[in-house]
Amino acid sequence: MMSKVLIVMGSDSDWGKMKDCVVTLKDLGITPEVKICSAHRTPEQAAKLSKNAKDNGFSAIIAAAGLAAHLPGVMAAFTTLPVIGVPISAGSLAGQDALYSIAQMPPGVPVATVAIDGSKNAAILAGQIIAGFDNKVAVKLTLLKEEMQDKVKIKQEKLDKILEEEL
Ligand SMILES: Nc1c(C(=O)O)ncn1[C@@H]1O[C@H](COP(=O)(O)O)[C@@H](O)[C@H]1O
Repeated sequence: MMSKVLIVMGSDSDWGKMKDCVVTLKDLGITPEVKICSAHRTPEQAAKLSKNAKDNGFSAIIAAAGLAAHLPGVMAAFTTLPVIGVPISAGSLAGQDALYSIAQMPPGVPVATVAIDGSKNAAILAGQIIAGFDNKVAVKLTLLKEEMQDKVKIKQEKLDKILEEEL
């Protein structure tokens, strides 16, 4: 059976920034389940999703929100699963409000925070957590790293050519 990750986002307006997360999880062979859910607007649903996540077979939770982003912290309050927070750029502070709200958790309730709109890294980090017990995911992550190295190698070769021929 494939490992599963629960993705919650505060609003459907966050979806454009979260699509890459879903694509990356699927590329890693992880099943994503996506729910719109808010600590402010649907607090009971947020608590329920988090409390039940482990029993429902999820290995990690990715929580994305913009503005005063309390959702990741509230999800972390109700579970022992690792919670990864994605600050979304929304509103006049362009995601800095969400970044601080997500990263500055009090001792005892950590949320692993990625960059503003860094939803791809949230997926890779969830993959790295899962790779500890799911070897299929570990293999895919190794391939991902090799692909990155190959891409940089090609860029270096192009640059070397320019340096040699044009300068
Ligand atoms: N930060 C939160 C929470 C929460 O933390 O519970 N719920 C919604 N939101 C955020 O409000 C922004 C605007 O939402 P709307 O576009 O629905 O007005 C979104 O970025 C959402 O994540």
